[in-house]
Parts: sequence; C-alpha cells; structure tokens
Amino acid sequence: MDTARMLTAKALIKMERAKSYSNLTLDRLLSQSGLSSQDRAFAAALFYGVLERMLTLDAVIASRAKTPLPQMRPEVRAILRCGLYQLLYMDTVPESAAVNESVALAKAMGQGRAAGFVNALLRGFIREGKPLPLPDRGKDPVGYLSVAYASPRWLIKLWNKSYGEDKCEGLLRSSLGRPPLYARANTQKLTAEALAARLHEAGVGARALPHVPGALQLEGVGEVRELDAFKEGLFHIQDLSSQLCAMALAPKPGERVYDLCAAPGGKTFTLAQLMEDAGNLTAFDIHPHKVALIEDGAKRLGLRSVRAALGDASVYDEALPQADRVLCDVPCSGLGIIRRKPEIKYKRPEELSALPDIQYKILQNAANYVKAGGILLYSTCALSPAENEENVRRFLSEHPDFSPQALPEVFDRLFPGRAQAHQLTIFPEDIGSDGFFLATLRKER
Ligand SMILES: C[S@@+](CC[C@H](N)C(=O)[O-])C[C@H]1O[C@@H](n2cnc3c(N)ncnc32)[C@H](O)[C@@H]1O
Repeated sequence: MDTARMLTAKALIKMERAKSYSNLTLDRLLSQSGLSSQDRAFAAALFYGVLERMLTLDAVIASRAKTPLPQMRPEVRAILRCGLYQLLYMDTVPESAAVNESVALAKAMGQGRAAGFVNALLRGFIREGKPLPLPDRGKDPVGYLSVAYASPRWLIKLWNKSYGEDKCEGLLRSSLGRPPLYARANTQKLTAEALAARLHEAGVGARALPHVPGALQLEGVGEVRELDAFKEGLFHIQDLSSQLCAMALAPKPGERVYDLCAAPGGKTFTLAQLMEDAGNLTAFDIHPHKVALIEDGAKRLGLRSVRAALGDASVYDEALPQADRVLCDVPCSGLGIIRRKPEIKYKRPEELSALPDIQYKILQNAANYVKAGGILLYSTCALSPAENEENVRRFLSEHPDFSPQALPEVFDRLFPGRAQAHQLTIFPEDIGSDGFFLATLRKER
C-alpha cells in the first residue's frame, strides 16, 4: 500500500502529465488507497500545499541543484517539492522526518540513485536556515513577487497593470492558503439561523452571515455529503460571491428565468430559492453529464421549479420564449479562484487568450432571450479585464437596446462606494469571498 507521501508524489506526477483538475486527481487516488483518515488529511494538505507553493519550491530547487528542473526525473522533482514543502510550511513535521521520509521515498519509487542528492539538497537547505532565493525587489520586482507568492510572472504583470501594484500584492497574498467554506441555506425549508442550529447539533461550526441573507460560514465540516442536513437538502455549498451573483439578478416568483451556463447548478439553486420555487427556471449546460448534476442537486434540495436541459449558450434556439431574466455565468479563466484550484496559475496565458471571444459570443446570444424590460447578468470568476469589463463595454457599444442597470442595494452596503454602478469586481480581500465579476444590463426595448 502507498504511504501518504508516496500517494502525494504520484498525484503530483499525474497532475504534471495529464494537466487534470487537482481535486479529481487526488480524490481518485485517495479513494483507491486504503489510507486512514489522518493519512488522507496529511496527503491532501501536502498535495494542495505543493501545488500552491510550487513556484517558490522550484526556485529553491533551482538555486541548489546542478541539474535543471525540467531535466530531473518527475519522481525526483515531486519528492524534492514535497520534502521542501514540509520543511517550509508544515510545522507538525520534524525536519529530520521530512528529510528521512524523502530519502526513503526516493528509494521506494525506484530512484535510489537520486537518494543521496535528495538528502544533500534538503540537509543543505536546513543547515543554511532555509533561505528563499528572493530576487532583489528593487531590481526585479516581478521576480521578487513571483518567488515570494509562488505566482507566475505573467499573472503578476496582468494584475499590476489591471488593478495597480497594491491591489496586485493583495491578490497574490490572498491566492495562498485555504479559503473559507460558505453554504447557502435552502430558504424554502429553513432560515440560515435555523440551519446553523441544526449543524451545531451535528458538531459542525456554522455561523449565519446576516449581511448576505441565507449565507453561512462553516468550519470543521469533514465530509459534507455525509451530514444529515445535507442529505435532507437543507443547504448547498456555495461561495458568497456566487450567492451575491444570484441576488444581483434578483428574480421574482412567477418569472421566466434562464441560467445559460449552469452546471453544477449552485447559482440555479439560489435563484430558485429567491423565486420561492415558483416560476419557470431553466438551467442549461453544454455537457450532458453536467446537466445530470443540476438535476441531482435540484432533486436533493426539493426544488421543483428547476428544469435542467442540454443547450449551447452560444447558439440561438428560436424555440425558447423570451425570459424576464437571463444569467450568463460564462466559462472563464478562474483567476479569481486560484486559492481553490491552484493549478489555474500554471496555465499558459496563450491558453486563456481565446476566452474573451467565446464569452462574448455567449453574451451576445444571451441577449436574444431577454424580454423588453428584462435583465441580463454577465458574470465570471475571473480577475482579468479582458474577460470582464472589456466584454461588457463592447456589448453595450454594440447593443444600444441595452443599458447599465444599477446593482441591488445589498451591494452598496457590502462594497461602499464601489457598487452604485451596474458592474463590480469582487476581490477576495473585500469580504473573504472568491474573486468575481458581475454586470447587470437591462433591455430597454
Ligand atoms: C462557470 S461554470 C458555471 C457555474 C454555475 N453557474 C454554478 O454556479 O454552479 C461554466 C459552465 O458553462 C458550461 N459551458 C461552457 N460552454 C458552454 C456553452 N457554450 N453553452 C452552455 N454551457 C457551457 C460549462 O460546462 C460549465 O459548467
């Protein structure tokens, strides 16, 4: 049986090869592993930690190894990254254990010839006081931030240019560390306060957040799906930014609403609750297996107004009647949720460059479904003006029948001075939620 460290190293190698999602990669390996819950928690902490700090760890390796990183065996790279992560960021692991376990792992993974090199690099690093090879901030500010915050240079340049140096550093800081866990009470069944009380009985830390009605922050949850309150459909897991997005669309009972890019369905469910589960809410997604996720979630929550359907949001379907409100939560770079999915920062900028046009095509098509007097909401979990403000600006200039619609009052309270207008970028530092962008537009005629 693999140890927790071996499983982590294998998961990291898989990520490098397949460029797949971190949670899917780890969950698959853990489910076949037979590890104890304590070992599983250790493997998860090490795996996500290494993914998050990889650029810092690689800078340390590059400053100490003669062989360039790309020429090392993947196993050796993974073992060194794990060993250094334990030395730098895991207080619970004694230094001697971090080194000895790394050496043992090299042997166990068939890299016995590299065991001496692993040993020497890690011991040398400890002996010298574990220094980070930070470039001089005055001479190479981007290089400094890159090593200090384990972030790629292109991202630092993008955020510096888009949001200014101070905001950029704040964003880099908040891209590290575990995000808070938020839930949305199924307000068709109970209030956030009543749900908090139910969860307390099950030993879960839960606090209703009155500034975002229906929202709670959870702590010490363990496996959410195992909770009776979850099985009974009393809540779904949803970040505050996504809850606010549904509130910005502000649907009313009895209306016709389309959620065009809806899976796995979090915003659809909140919309249905805001509509008191009365009306005509259709949630589309382009992938059949994802449509099933929306159906399953709506069933668990007992939301009868939700209809999930297969649909391509970029292609006009003339059979669809026009709607009162349309949500366009488009596929995006995810630069606002790096702390949840650290692999996003290892994408190459070229991989993201096609997104604004894809998003614009969806937004343009979505406009066809909005009634005169109806509302169109465009949103992303991206922190990138090309995917956000620039698409909205272009849309307004090419669609004179649409005009900016002010965001609801709750936004003024939460983001004073920033949300009077129709659009808002939410930064993780604002209220602890995911980075997010939303814009509300009204069809005048
Ligand atoms: C940002 S996610 C949506 C998250 C969702 N709104 C929620 O709150 O749970 C974008 C979704 O759009 C879907 N998608 C991508 N291209 C699409 C298209 N052309 N038409 C419809 N859905 C699409 C993806 O499968 C993905 O599920």
